[in-house]
Amino acid sequence: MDTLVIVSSEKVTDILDYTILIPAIEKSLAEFSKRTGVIQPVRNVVLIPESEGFLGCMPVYSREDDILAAKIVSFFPQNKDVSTHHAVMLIFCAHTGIPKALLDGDVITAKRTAATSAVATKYLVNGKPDVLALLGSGVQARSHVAALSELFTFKEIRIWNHRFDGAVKLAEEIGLNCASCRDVSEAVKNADVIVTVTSAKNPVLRLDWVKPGAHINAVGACRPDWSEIDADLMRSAVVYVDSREGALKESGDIILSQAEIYAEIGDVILGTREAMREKTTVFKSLGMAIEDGVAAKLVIKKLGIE
Ligand SMILES: NC(=O)C1=CN([C@@H]2O[C@H](COP(=O)(O)OP(=O)(O)OC[C@H]3O[C@@H](n4cnc5c(N)ncnc54)[C@H](O)[C@@H]3O)[C@@H](O)[C@H]2O)C=CC1
Ligand SMILES: O=C([O-])C1=[NH+]CCC1
Repeated sequence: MDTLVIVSSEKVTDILDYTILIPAIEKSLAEFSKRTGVIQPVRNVVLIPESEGFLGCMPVYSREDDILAAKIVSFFPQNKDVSTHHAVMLIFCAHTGIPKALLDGDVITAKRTAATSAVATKYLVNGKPDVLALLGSGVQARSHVAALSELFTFKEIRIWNHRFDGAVKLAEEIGLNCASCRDVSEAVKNADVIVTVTSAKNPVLRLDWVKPGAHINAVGACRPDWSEIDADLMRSAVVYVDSREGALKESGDIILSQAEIYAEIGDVILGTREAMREKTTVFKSLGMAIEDGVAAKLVIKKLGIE
């Protein structure tokens, strides 16, 4: 085996700037929905009953981008003093199958997920958004503020968390235009963009609280029996997903509510499905290996690993 280069989280953080990541993710979402050059089976998951967590294996091949990669990600929702998600990424030569690099996957997961939501918001938000509401105050809440702020200037950011101190801490980190809220209804009132990034298994966001025409990035609840968004809201919104196949297998928000999937976000980018900006829209994100592969490829290219 050639020397396998190991790339630390610090290096990944330095290189993966949203200015390069967001356009790369946008292109990859479109490429995925063409159904011609990307081979990506739905995540294979081993459940760990004791921790209510899982280990997920996410391989991908992209002819267009010359990517052969796999992420392995663990999710231990009960972790308290360490992160709930941990991941490693392996990149192989797409022509010989030789492993080239092993990258820390934590930062990749945080940033590519937020970049994907930023792309979905760019296509689905109704006009210029002033108010952003975040439900959850963990890793993804932080990366979503950063990625969305790359594309939009929010006059107000509101944070709710099921443990109020988490919301207060994040609001202090963000600063001036940011407030912590004790109730979800207060946080999302008149919000133009809502991001749900919790480990909740039952809905935290309800139809009555959401402004008609708002855009929601529903990022948590990645198990078929978990949901973050109430069924009435799912059924009354226009629902977009990253992968139709993934959503039908993994998303409790979709499976339990029996909401209709209108399109993949890649279809909207390709122009084959409409962006219904004036309606209430939900982008249901489960996370795709192609997003990880594209992010990892940006890192190894910059490091000169070919
Ligand atoms: N769609 C995608 O591509 C990805 C989705 N995720 C999902 O996004 C969500 C957030 O991930 P991270 O920020 O990394 O996790 P985290 O552990 O850093 O943050 C989780 C947040 O949820 C809150 N929370 C925990 N239990 C809760 C409950 N029962 N009700 C309401 N809130 C609760 C915590 O206080 C914390 O603010 C998770 O569901 C995770 O699986 C994570 C990575 C990628
Ligand atoms: O795509 C991803 O890496 C994940 N989605 C849900 C948990 C981790």
